[in-house]
Amino acid sequence: MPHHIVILTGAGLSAESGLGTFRDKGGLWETNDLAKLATPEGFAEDPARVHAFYNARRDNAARAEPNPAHHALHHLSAQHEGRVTLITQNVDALHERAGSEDVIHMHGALHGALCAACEHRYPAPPQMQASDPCPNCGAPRTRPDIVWFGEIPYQMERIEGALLSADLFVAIGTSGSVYPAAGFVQLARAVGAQTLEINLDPSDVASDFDTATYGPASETVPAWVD
Ligand SMILES: CC(C)NC(=O)[C@H](Cc1c[nH]c2ccccc12)NC(=O)[C@H](CCCC/N=C(/NCCC(=O)O)S[C@H]1O[C@H](COP(=O)(O)OP(=O)(O)OC[C@H]2O[C@@H](n3cnc4c(N)ncnc43)[C@H](O)[C@@H]2O)[C@@H](O)[C@H]1O)NC(=O)OCc1ccccc1
Repeated sequence: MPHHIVILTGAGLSAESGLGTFRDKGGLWETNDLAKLATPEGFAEDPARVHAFYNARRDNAARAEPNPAHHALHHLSAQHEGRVTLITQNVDALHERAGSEDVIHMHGALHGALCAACEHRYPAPPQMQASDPCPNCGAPRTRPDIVWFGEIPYQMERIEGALLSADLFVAIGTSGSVYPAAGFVQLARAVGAQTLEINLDPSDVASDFDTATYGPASETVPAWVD
């Protein structure tokens, strides 16, 4: 049993909970303009449009339920107290709703709000408006606490520390198309960790992994954990 397992999850893990992925057929970036909705420039240009996009996703995520893959990963962490680091690119709270604690949300979370003026963070109301005053400084410049393209992901030092001490790195339900997340497998390999990809089909970085399991996460992840 590897001493330290580092797991990275992506939108594919929440697909069977009814939350769309980004790049699959009918995915979010197929039907929405990423540059207008997930960049600081898009927010500066039209904050109301961006809030409408994230308000709808916050509403969907609130009504979604964790699936067997989320529960299996919680089970794995509980079985191996302190030896599993769970990093997610997902902004939903389905890992936590399945019982997982201390999940590293490297791209932020829908249930968080951030003041662009004073950097105060607070729980996001279900429906955010561009005119909402910051509860700390009063400035009407609050945004979803989400990492957009061109912005530095959260907790990168902690993530790099975990990757450099990994014995096994597992990527689940991610296309490997966005950096720095897509480069984590290389970092783990560089320190001699075993690497496993669990996905519906081969990702953009499939060749970087030692082994792979393909199929729906709700089946493959419980099978891998057991
Ligand atoms: C488009 C891409 C080329 N661009 C980037 O990577 C950019 C620029 C860049 C940086 N370095 C580079 C190097 C080369 C090229 C470009 C770059 N990166 C950045 O801007 C990042 C910030 C990127 C974050 C953007 N925010 C997101 N999300 C939050 C928003 C929101 O949610 O609205 S990214 C978003 O897309 C990413 C990919 O999505 P996935 O989760 O993988 O989903 P996807 O739909 O793509 O794939 C789903 C997969 O699941 C599978 N699947 C589907 N159903 C199932 C199923 N049922 N079961 C199992 N698997 C399934 C499918 O087969 C598929 O493979 C995720 O990270 C996700 O969070 N910032 C940064 O680099 O800062 C500097 C830096 C770097 C290092 C250290 C310090 C500073």
